[in-house]
Amino acid sequence: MTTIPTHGKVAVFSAGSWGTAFSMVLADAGNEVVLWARRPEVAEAINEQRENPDYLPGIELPPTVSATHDVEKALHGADVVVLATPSQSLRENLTTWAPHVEPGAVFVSLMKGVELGTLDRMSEVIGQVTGAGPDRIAVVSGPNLAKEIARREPAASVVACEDEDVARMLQRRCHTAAFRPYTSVDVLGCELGGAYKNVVALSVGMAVGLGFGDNTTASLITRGLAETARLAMKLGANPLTLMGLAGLGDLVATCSSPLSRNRTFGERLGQGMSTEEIYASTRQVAEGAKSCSSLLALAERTGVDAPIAEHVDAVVAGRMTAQQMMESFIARDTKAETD
Ligand SMILES: NC(=O)C1=CN([C@@H]2O[C@H](COP(=O)(O)OP(=O)(O)OC[C@H]3O[C@@H](n4cnc5c(N)ncnc54)[C@H](O)[C@@H]3O)[C@@H](O)[C@H]2O)C=CC1
Ligand SMILES: O=C(CO)COP(=O)(O)O
Repeated sequence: MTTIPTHGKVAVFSAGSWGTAFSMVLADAGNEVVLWARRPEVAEAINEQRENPDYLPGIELPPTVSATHDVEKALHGADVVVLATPSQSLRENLTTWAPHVEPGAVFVSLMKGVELGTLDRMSEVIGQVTGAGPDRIAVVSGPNLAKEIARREPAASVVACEDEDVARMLQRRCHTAAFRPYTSVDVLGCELGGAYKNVVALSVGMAVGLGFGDNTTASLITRGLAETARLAMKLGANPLTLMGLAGLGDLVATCSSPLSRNRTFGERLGQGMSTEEIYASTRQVAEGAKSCSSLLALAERTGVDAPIAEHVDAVVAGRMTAQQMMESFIARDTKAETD
């Protein structure tokens, strides 16, 4: 069994919104945190100004968070390695980081996407690249908008690992006065819940951008949950995971919040901007804009109906407008709610 102590050094890759906010959680829980930044100037700013001016301006970082651009330095002595890059770049990045990871270290994925092409979940990518077994791979997922977590607003989340003892140890490593983690052994359910809610949030954003109200958004959220559960359960997830924090909880937070990058991306599509125009206007990742395609392919491969992923993918790819998407949803063949 993998054993990790209750406190220690954690390496976090990388210093975007969620990597930085989760570093604060880890530091508040008593860990020494080293945050790896892709750009040396971001590491320097964090160490000198005690804040991440690019991603979380105005938020003071705890003294036990330091930053570096040096991979070896970040990983030296770390028994937990937290991964928070955009999903589509994880494989390439981790391939260069893996040789420097301490033997036996546990990986924690904070990412909410599915790899294009392979259709692999992030835990699967981590296992393939590092050779770590399921007892060394965990995910943290829940209604955790980075800015609110960084402001230490109360929130709950799920720490999932197939080895429940490891999930419990990680739970202790990130439990603070404001952040309450629950354990789970359903890694697949948590990951699919996290990735799918981004696609649903894109559709909700489109509805908002088109000027529609709460009936439309509630309908999309509810049918989005049904679609997520249909795929996740067919692949072996526990249905209760989808009703929990990493499913319904995250779906509600992301679809309701103007802080969500995915909802905002959808809103802009609904207002008539093209995907290219939106990409040009922001540096922050909206995972659903890529994962709509991989989740649709996963649903097709699994033989599951996925109309929201299918329509969102069509709008993101420019094959359909947001207005046409809404009309098409309503015009689809009618059926029983539970089918
Ligand atoms: N922001 C949030 O509230 C939450 C985000 N997440 C998930 O966490 C993951 C990371 O998201 P954020 O930190 O929000 O994104 P972000 O856009 O704020 O930051 C992304 C980070 O990755 C780095 N990066 C970008 N492209 C890269 C590349 N090609 N190679 C290596 N590093 C690269 C950036 O420099 C930046 O440090 C995503 O999967 C997201 O869905 C999960 C929960 C909450
Ligand atoms: O995953 C999130 C909240 O749990 C953040 O959502 P966005 O990536 O859409 O901002």
